[in-house]
Amino acid sequence: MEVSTAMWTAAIVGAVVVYWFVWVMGAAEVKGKRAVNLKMGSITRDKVEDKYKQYWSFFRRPKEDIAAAADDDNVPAFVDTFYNLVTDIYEWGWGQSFHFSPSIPGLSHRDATRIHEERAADLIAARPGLRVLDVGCGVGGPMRAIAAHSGANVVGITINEYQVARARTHNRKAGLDDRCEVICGNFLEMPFADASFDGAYSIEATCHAPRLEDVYREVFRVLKPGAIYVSYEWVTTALCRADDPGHVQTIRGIEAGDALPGLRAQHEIAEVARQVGFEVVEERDLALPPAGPWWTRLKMGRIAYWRNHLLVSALTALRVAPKGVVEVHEMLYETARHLSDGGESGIFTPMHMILCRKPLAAPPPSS
Ligand SMILES: C=C(CC[C@@H](C)[C@H]1CC[C@H]2C3=CC[C@H]4[C@H](C)[C@@H](O)CC[C@]4(C)[C@H]3CC[C@]12C)C(C)C
Ligand SMILES: C[S@@+](CC[C@H](N)C(=O)[O-])C[C@H]1O[C@@H](n2cnc3c(N)ncnc32)[C@H](O)[C@@H]1O
Repeated sequence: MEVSTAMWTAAIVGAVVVYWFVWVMGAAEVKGKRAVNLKMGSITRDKVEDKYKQYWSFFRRPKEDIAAAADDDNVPAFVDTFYNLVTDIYEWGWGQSFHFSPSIPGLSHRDATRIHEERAADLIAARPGLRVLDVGCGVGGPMRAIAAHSGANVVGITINEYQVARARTHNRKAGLDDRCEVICGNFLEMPFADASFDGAYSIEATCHAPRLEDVYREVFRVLKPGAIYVSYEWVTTALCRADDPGHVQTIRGIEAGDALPGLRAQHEIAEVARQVGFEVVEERDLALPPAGPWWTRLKMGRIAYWRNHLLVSALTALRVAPKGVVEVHEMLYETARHLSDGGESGIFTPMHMILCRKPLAAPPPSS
């Protein structure tokens, strides 16, 4: 073979490999966000590294320190920073629904995710003509599934402006923008009138609230009497022991890498719901058998993580992705390890389901 032919062949093979690596393998899930489009939400490129450092020094502290430093009020701002940092990586590596679901033999992750979301819609009896609230809606994966499945109108609220833009774009593309609305705001002080919703749900979002009662009280306020609320809560289970250093490390790892001011214990949830005035209709950990393990998806394999790590490193070196993305990606990798340890050991569940009703004649909530 002539030298020039060999060089051309090498160049073409190289181009195909790069294309395959970035465009095909780079899309770890089928979701329309590619590695070459990784931004960091509304943070400007030059600030990503600093914002990551600020985030990490805030949430790395034990929850007692966050509360003792009276930093609780800053939590929503740091949660907003967190979602600026991770939203694109989540979409790229996970899809448009930022939550877990029980695995179902023979079904894809996408289908298992949809079924978990539709279950929430069925539990609150969402149907055409009703106005339903999505508390902490992310980029709207659940909102679109629920609107399509139930025919209801869904209003989502998220603290993160970048997610609002992403969610609106996805809603338009899915042809659901006439029934799915997205508002930027704090779910601890929602910009909605009293008794203005026929139902509400939250999927793996209220764990970001420093005090669960603050968000439940707001949901209670905006629901009509008789309306139903379902929440999938992140909690520690009865198996979690404060005197086991391994457990403590896993839970701290989950909190720090997921912008959580402090995980609550499973047994605390219903008490909080009752305290703000709800009747608790049902409570169940959806992760318990016969449900298939939710954490197996996280164990998608070291090869996939390494491929993603190489990709973000290469894109940062080429200045396609902003500096700081590699650190954020590493943090998520570590977080995934803690989450799957928590799932496998049974000390943590991300799907403790609580189903509540606002009584028809609401007694005044205790403060
Ligand atoms: C409910 C919350 C988010 C839950 C999950 C959607 C995310 C928790 C950890 C995330 C991930 C970890 C590892 C990433 C991996 C290193 C990367 O290559 C591709 C994306 C990940 C798989 C990423 C995807 C989303 C998570 C599973 C919290 C925040 C309350
Ligand atoms: C893990 S994501 C889940 C998103 C969505 N429920 C889903 O399953 O795809 C958590 C969501 O809660 C939102 N959130 C956290 N704290 C919030 C707050 N104080 N006010 C409004 N939204 C908040 C985040 O912005 C994010 O959209």
